[in-house]
Amino acid sequence: MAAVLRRGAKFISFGSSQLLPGGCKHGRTSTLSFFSSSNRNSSSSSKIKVDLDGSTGIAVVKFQSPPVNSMSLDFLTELSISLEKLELDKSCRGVILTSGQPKIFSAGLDILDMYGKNPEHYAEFWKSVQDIWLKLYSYSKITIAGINGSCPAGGCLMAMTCDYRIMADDPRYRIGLNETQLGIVAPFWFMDTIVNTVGHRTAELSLQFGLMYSPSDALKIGLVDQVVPEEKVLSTATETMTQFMAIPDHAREISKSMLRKPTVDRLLAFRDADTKNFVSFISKDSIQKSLGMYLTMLKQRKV
Ligand SMILES: CC/C=C\CCC/C=C/C(=O)SCCNC(=O)CCNC(=O)[C@H](O)C(C)(C)COP(=O)(O)OP(=O)(O)OC[C@H]1O[C@@H](n2cnc3c(N)ncnc32)[C@H](O)[C@@H]1OP(=O)(O)O
Repeated sequence: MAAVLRRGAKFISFGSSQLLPGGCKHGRTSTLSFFSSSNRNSSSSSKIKVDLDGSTGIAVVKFQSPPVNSMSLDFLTELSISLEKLELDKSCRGVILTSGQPKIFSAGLDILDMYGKNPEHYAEFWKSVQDIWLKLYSYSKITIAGINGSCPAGGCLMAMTCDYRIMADDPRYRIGLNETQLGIVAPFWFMDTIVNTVGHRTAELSLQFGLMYSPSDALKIGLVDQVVPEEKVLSTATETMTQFMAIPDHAREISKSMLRKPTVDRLLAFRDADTKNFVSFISKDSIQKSLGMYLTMLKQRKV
């Protein structure tokens, strides 16, 4: 598989296809609150920063894992803990996921966790990927993705688990499930998630070609719900959150759960088989070779 790069346009290609044009170089308080009792509460682990405004009930969860917020085992573990705490916190009604890194929402799964490791590591990593998807796809609180940068593969999956997606209008940013372009296959629950988001036909084309969409194209197919100037991503997310919050929580929550439960149940039913499948697939020499080449290409594409 030949890796080709056109640095100027930031196109990365594998074989003859475009992979990903990136855009850069890189209120109420509760006794259950895990934050302090003041109205604005912050907590920060090394890769995830949480700001909960007790007066609005809105938490901003910011990814701060330089350079590209790749979803490593550590990142996923810290995110999972933060989400779990917020879900238990009665003063929180909604969560905005966004990035603290310039021009990148998340580069997707950390390829270093899928390359050159042993089967036990792959299994542990994959369970943590499943865990974050299960948690977010069945999250009882309102979730909004403030997509302020490129968002390939696992990054796109994470955004799609949210109830609403707002993307910055920078034409250099891209979003999509590009797995086939890396020579890998998105698992069935990635596929279910995109089908539920954009519909079957669009998902077929999107997945087979590994398409990465500009913000305006993503809006056209319904992969994102709104495109706004970058500086307005967070304020628009907050306004949208207020609209969601006007709906009684229990009715909204039950509706969300009824719509998503069959998809969640499918992964739960096949979780072990899915893990075994991932471990066996990723351990193959041919796949390791492809990932190794892809990593080398990413590293070489420095100015
Ligand atoms: C049976 C099922 C089997 C398998 C299913 C697996 C499903 C997989 C899902 C995934 O999410 S795979 C990951 C897909 N992600 C990508 O393809 C994105 C690759 N990255 C890029 O295109 C770009 O890095 C960018 C996100 C557009 C950012 O560009 P920028 O120019 O800003 O940064 P740069 O390319 O210089 O990267 C900086 C630094 O980060 C490293 N990097 C980038 N992405 C990843 C990643 N996903 N994992 C690990 N590391 C990553 C890159 O190598 C550079 O490292 P360096 O500084 O050491 O050189």
